Amino acid sequence: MDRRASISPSTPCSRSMDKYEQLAVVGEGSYGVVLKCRRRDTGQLVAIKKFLETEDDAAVRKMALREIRMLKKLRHDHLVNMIEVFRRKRRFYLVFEYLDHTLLDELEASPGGLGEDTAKKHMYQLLKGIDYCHQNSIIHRDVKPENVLVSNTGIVKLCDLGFARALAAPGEPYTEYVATRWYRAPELLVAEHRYGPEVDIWAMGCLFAEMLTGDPLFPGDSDIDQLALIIKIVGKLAPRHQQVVSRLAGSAVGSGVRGRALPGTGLARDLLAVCLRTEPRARPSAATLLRHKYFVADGFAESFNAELRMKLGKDI
Ligand SMILES: Oc1ccc(-c2ccc(-c3cc(Nc4ccc(CNC5CC5)cc4)n[nH]3)cc2)c(O)c1
Repeated sequence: MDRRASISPSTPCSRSMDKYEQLAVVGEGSYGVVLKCRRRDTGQLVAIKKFLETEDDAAVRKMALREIRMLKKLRHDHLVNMIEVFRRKRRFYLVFEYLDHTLLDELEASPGGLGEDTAKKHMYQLLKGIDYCHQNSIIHRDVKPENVLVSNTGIVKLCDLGFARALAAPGEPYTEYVATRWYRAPELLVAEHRYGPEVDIWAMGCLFAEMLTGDPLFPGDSDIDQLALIIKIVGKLAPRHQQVVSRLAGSAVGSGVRGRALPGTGLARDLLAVCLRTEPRARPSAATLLRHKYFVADGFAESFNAELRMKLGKDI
């Protein structure tokens, strides 16, 4: 009988991996690989993150233990939930829910965008997942299409909190990290020591635009190019950020005169614009965005929440 292994390294090695049949590799990172597997006795599909040799590398082991502690705290309908964790042959294995495909798969299959109805439903569910993280003082830090999973019934969940961090204590700077450039907020690009959950709101704005058009909003090929694209499309940076950029790149980055308009119309564009305010303090929280007129008007939130409850099996 497999038991839920505690996260203490002293957990005896179990034979849990034997109960799963490996089907495919669905993701790879610097600390391990994510496998699509089937549970032999029930046929349930799962995703298993297999860490690299944990015992030999103290950094990987520390990272794995921190990730496991965080994942055990987080359970939500719009986060991919961890089912169990076990150790075998000096490695940690994290077993998660399996969903049919990623938002990246959808974008690659729909070059012109997902259509506003799908984009709106995906955005609403993602904001619920991100709001739950932020309410639990967790910043995801790597929101991007590959880290958004979609079930074959249209349920959307955030995954791969491998980069996630607990909110730093007041005054404590964060360690440097490199999330995916195209979704990185201006405060990260200018390496501001203190950043907060607003970096996830920026990334959500980038995702929403990409779901509407099918194209990444800011596909920068360097950090300076990333900043130049942001200034060109959404305008001036916050003065303290602009000073850093002017010092680093002079006039190469542009004056902040708005160029191409944001995609979307009406309330969709308003939601996008507030997520993409260059001043992090001016970006609304996920909780506030969930109450935005775009979702509340014409009863969308009320009817979609009922649909979600039914799909998630919440309606008895
Ligand atoms: O800290 C962590 C570490 C890993 C995860 C994680 C948990 C679950 C998954 C996952 C992936 C998945 N489904 C999936 C299905 C398809 C693909 C790739 N599609 C393209 C066509 C080849 C990628 C993923 N279902 N569940 C992926 C990552 C996590 O959520 C947190």
